[in-house]
Formats: sequence, C-alpha cells, structure tokens
Amino acid sequence: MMADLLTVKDLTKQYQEFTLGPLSFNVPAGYILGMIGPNGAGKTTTLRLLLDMAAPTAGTVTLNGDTTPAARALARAEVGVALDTTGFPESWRVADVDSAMALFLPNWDAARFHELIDLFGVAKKTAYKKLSRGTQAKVNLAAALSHDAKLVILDEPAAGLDPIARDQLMTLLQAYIEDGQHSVILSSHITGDLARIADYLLYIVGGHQLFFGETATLLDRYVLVKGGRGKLTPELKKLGLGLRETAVGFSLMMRAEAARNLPAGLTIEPVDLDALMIYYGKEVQADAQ
Ligand SMILES: Nc1ncnc2c1ncn2[C@@H]1O[C@H](COP(=O)(O)OP(=O)(O)OP(=O)(O)O)[C@@H](O)[C@H]1O
Repeated sequence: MMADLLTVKDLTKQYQEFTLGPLSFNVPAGYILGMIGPNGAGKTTTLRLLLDMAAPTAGTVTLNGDTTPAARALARAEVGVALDTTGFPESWRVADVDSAMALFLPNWDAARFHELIDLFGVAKKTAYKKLSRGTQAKVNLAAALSHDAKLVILDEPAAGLDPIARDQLMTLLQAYIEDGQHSVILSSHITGDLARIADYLLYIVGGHQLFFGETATLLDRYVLVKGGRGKLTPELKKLGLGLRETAVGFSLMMRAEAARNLPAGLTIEPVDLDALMIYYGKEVQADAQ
C-alpha cells in the first residue's frame, strides 16, 4: 500500500468571520497535491494549519505518522517550506542563508542549494532585501528544496516568477517526487501549471472543500459545449451548469455524460481548470460534492 506522508481528517478552523473546512485529504509519498480556489478560499490558512502555525478548531493532521503537534514538530525537519511570509533577514546574502540553514537542518545540501541558486540566476553578493520580489522567492524556493525534505509545502511559489523560472520550478518539482519518497503540496492561481504537475487537486471555495481527488478525474467530469447563438435551446440550457454568452455564440459547461447525445452543429471541448473555476456557479458546486 502507498504510504501517506500527510493525512488530514475533518480539519476545521473557525475565525470570527470565516470558517474553513471540514477538510479531509491525503498526500501519498511520490505525489504532488495542488490547491486551487479563489482569493480568500482558505488555501493559505490550510497550509498554516498543516505547519502548526495556527491551531485547528477541530480535526487531525498526521504528518509522516505523527499526529500530536509535539511529534509533528520533530517531523517538521522533514518539511521544506516557502510561504509568502517566509524570508530571510534583510542583510543576508546567499552565503549567509547557506550557513544558517546548515546549522538548523541536518540534511542541508549546500551543493544542491548553490546549484539551484545558479540555475535561477540569483546574484550571490546582493543582500536579500535588495533582490527583486521574484528573486527573493527563488532564494526561498532553493532553500526549501535543498534539505531533502520528505514533504515540500509551497504557497503560491510561482506568483512572482517569470515564465522561464516558473517552467524551471515545475520541472524541478516533478523531478523532486520522482523517487517515490518525496511529496509536494503547492497552492497556485496559475492553473495551467497545476494541471501540468499536480496528480491530486484540493479545490476550496469560501472555506468549503469542493473536490479532492485526481486532477484528471475532476477535468474528465465536465466538458464545454460551444455553438452559435441560435443553437442555444431551452433543453440545452437545462443541461448546463454554467453559461457564457457572447455576441456570436455561447459556451456551456456540463457534465460529460450529459453531452453524449447533443444535436449536430455543436462542438465539445475539454474543460480546463480556469474554465472550471470561472463557470463554477452554485449548481456546479453542489454537483461536485
Ligand atoms: N488570523 C486570522 N484571523 C481571522 N481571519 C483570518 C485569519 N487568517 C485568515 N483569515 C481569514 O481566512 C480567510 C481565508 O484566507 P486565506 O489567506 O487562507 O485565503 P487564500 O485562499 O489563501 O486566498 P488568496 O488566494 O487570496 O491568497 C479570509 O477570509 C481571511 O480573512
């Protein structure tokens, strides 16, 4: 049986004006979990709960077999993290990051760190605060990926990266899990990246878990039916879960099986994650649960 590096069960966090969860999902060793959801959905809060940076109202987080926060704290040396709020002291240069991480992390791999710093083209003599936002993110990512962490947790790692660096990162993450011993959890609004590398998706909207499962399962569930204006009949509309109309035509999302016997003259296209999120009206939300 595939071992889970992380298991989350009925995890809930209640803030005064926001409730997250209950969330239940797991990450087996050797897989990438992508977290998607609109702004304010609860993605960062979920990652903070996983890292014991916030206390859950209810539910359990099991990291590498350890369920109590104290035991998880020990297991945390096995977790590589790059969050929005992580960073390094302003005056530090790459060499300072290297020596500090070497002090704290038993598996720190300085050679790997410098390799990634070079790959990302980070200026080594420049103080952290003087690096651009994207370059700071590259230093954070290089550090998170250089201590053989079993689980790497990244909050919107691609947000400040240019397309070349983003592509490099996605390739690195895929290589990172290849040995079947490591896993990655990342949140991102760049859905194309997630469709490319995430084996599993956790989809959260307004604190509610709408979907957890294989990426392909979610994408295969729906299609986009497109046609000219005159083709949009009331019967067709009834089958739809989300409709977009333009001056010349329409685009209607529906469950794949509902699109099997459509009238001629319509085109059926696969749905992508962006379309899924954009079209995700209340009906689809209910449908996905
Ligand atoms: N410490 C806190 N106290 C009260 N409310 C909080 C706290 N932290 C987060 N929240 C609330 O939790 C909700 C979810 O926020 P979160 O940052 O997790 O969303 P997100 O999915 O990461 O959004 P984005 O895509 O915009 O980064 C927000 O309504 C936020 O105001």
